[in-house]
Amino acid sequence: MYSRYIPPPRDNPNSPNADAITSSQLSQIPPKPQPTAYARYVPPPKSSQPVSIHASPAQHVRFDEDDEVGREEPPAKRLKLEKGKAAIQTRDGEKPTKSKKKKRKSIQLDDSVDSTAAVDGAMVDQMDVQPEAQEDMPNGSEYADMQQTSRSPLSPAREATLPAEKPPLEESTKRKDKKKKKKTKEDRESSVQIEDDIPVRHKAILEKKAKSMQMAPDPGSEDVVMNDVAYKVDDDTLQQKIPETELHGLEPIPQPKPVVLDTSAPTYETLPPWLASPIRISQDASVPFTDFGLTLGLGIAPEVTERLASKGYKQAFAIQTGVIPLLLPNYCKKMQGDVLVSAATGSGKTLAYTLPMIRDISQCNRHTTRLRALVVVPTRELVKQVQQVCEECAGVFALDGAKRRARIVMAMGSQSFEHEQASLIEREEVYDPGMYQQRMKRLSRSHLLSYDSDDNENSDYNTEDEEKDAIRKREDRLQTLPDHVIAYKSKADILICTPGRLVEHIKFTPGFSLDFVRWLVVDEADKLLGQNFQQWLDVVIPRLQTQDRIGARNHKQSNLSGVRKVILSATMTRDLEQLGGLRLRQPKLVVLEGSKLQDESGGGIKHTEHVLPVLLAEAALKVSDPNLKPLFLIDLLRSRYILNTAVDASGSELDDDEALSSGTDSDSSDIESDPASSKKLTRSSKTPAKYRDMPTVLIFTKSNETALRLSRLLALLAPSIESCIGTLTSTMPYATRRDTLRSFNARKIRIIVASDLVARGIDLPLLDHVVNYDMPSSIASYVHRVGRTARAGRTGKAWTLFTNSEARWFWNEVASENVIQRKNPVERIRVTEEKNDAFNSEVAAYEAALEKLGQEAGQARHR
Ligand SMILES: Nc1ncnc2c1ncn2[C@@H]1O[C@H](COP(=O)(O)OP(=O)(O)OP(=O)(O)O)[C@@H](O)[C@H]1O
Repeated sequence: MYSRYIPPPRDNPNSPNADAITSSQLSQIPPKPQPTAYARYVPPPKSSQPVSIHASPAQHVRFDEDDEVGREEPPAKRLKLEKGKAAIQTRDGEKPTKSKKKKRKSIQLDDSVDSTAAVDGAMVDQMDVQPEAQEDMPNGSEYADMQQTSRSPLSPAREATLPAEKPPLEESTKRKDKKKKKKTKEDRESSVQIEDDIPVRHKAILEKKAKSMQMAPDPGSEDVVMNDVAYKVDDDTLQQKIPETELHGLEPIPQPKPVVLDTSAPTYETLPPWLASPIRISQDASVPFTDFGLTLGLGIAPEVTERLASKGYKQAFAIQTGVIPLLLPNYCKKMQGDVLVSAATGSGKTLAYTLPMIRDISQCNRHTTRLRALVVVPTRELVKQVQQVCEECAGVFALDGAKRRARIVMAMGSQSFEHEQASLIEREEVYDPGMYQQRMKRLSRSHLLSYDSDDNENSDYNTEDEEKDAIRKREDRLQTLPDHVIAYKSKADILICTPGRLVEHIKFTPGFSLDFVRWLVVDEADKLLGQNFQQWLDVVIPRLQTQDRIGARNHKQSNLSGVRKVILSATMTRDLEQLGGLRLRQPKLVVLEGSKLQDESGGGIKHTEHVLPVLLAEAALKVSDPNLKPLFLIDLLRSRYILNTAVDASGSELDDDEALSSGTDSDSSDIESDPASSKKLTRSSKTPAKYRDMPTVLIFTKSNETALRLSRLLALLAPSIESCIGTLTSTMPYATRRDTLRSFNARKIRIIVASDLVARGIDLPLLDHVVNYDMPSSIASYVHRVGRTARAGRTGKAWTLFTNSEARWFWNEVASENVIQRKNPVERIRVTEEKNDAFNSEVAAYEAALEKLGQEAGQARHR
């Protein structure tokens, strides 16, 4: 690799131009800008023959007689030039050696004809071999001649090559005069002879010139042409000359050492190792519960396993095989850290944490109840569901009363706050005269006497101390027996709650303390961490960091002390900022692998953030006219895709109308009102036996309002199925929602129209179909919605209606296998599109139903 070449000053007599340019031809050459930084580099010759940089280029130069540049020179100069040319030509193209040069010198003395030319030639040679030619230095007169010769445009360069030493002045002046006389005489004679010799000598040159003019111009001659001097050179000469010029003093510029390329694959990982390289559990893993525990006594006892099997939990599911051993106690010195779980919907995450947690709490002193575990979930429905699983496990570990049964309490706002307080905390009066006196002193303070508890009941406190102070003030005002004070006892070992309600109890429930808590479970963590209801993390976590009571947070059968945190979701966040709020200790992430997808690039297994249940089938259908969307939905419900399983008792398939007809003549009472809803449930329970096998469908809408409207619209459009339809929104009373879910699980109602209230966590084991009537707001939302079906190893189907504007996002993101890992791709069905015309007959009925809906809404507003 070469950079551009910076030529030195033109002091090289070997330069092809050197001799030529000494002529006045150079007066024609426009002054060439002195290269200041770079000159062009010409690579070395391709010729395999080594080219000597000492070879005199002048030997090969053929001067043209007709050269106009030469003719313009003054006669004296021209004569000198001619002499020089002649002398060069006489050397016959050989490189002069030292001995030759000496010889030539002596010849010069004898042969006066060629003396001037010889001086020039010798000088050229001297310059050529300058470093070793000190002994060949010219005498005084030669030196003068050289100076004269060097007064050409190239003279500065030539002078630069001359030796610094000069002969003494007197001697040289004498010699000069002598020589001058001699030289003048010789010049006169030689000029006559040269003129005679010219035609003969130039004959060969002229012939070659004529020949060369017929040949194609050699690309190598470019440099010569570029100098604007019309040199006529033969091919061989040019081949040698050009490299000679450019090779002068040229050395490759030192280059930095080549960089050794790092061939290792780059890693763009910014996550900590525990998050970047989780513990991966295969879908196929399944073991008996008895296999857990490093040694006997630390795992799940055989009698417990038997009871679990009787409840339907025969073997541990895959995710349970990964999580339960991490949460069971062991005596190893290494501290057991917190556990994060990311596993598909319906994979059994609830049992994965409830079993080890309740096992631990069941080992506690059977006469002391302390709040030892907090389970935080986002909705009331989930609170209830987790409570049921916990109760099952508590019963299993109680071993029919042989051991202590863990006490489980819920706090979710479905009951009054006082009612919840009473279920959480037991208050009793204890004899304690010392504490009683202190209480009286506090009461006697004036500000406390004027304290009105009602005014400050719900005020917010900035610090924990302010909160405690406010609670104590309220306690002090309570009436007690003399010398008695109030003491509080926890009624719960495990509290299952929503975050908002938990914060309220921390702030306003006297005696409610987290001092003994040693388990914190956060289910549906991405939602709870993302929304941070009432800043619950900021309130709860600091209270779990304290170690005020010695040994309060010690784990049985383990060296562990402190709060064990278990964080779960089907769409677990990898956001370190969110997770940071949990103040995790030595965490481990356990991930349930999806169906194995080959990575296109490396052939390895592709890991995506979200995984769907293996037995879930997905399909999508386009709504070509969004105004008629309810008709598209009804069409889907009636289609063979959903109702093909509607088989009557005799086994014959029902036709669509029959299938959608409930056979009841219930009037459409408002589903929102709790009593009406209860009545409706009673009526819907009268669904004829022939609809027993009608599939169950959960329809998701984008909002509470849409769910209510759609539910009513479906009932108006198909009155016969009204009793089969339930509605679930967060605006409905909890009791109504609970009853609806119960009826659905009992298959008394078959269709639920719901908002995202039940999109997460709700376990509906008998659900056959999920329909996304409205597009979910996010990919995570889609995963949770469709995950209500195909749970615990069952099959299920999910349908998504998409409009033109939603198609792109749906197919590029939701249906992409790079985003959500699924076994089979999303199928596109065209039920509705095939029947576009068929809607014409239904549009009138649809418009009538909409009008009715409007009237009902108006009436509801006036009420
Ligand atoms: N070992 C087991 N054997 C049999 N059934 C089980 C087992 N573990 C869990 N199940 C059942 O699997 C179903 C789904 O469990 P669970 O609700 O815990 O799922 P999940 O992973 O929490 O789902 P989601 O992410 O939707 O909340 C439940 O009906 C549960 O009873």
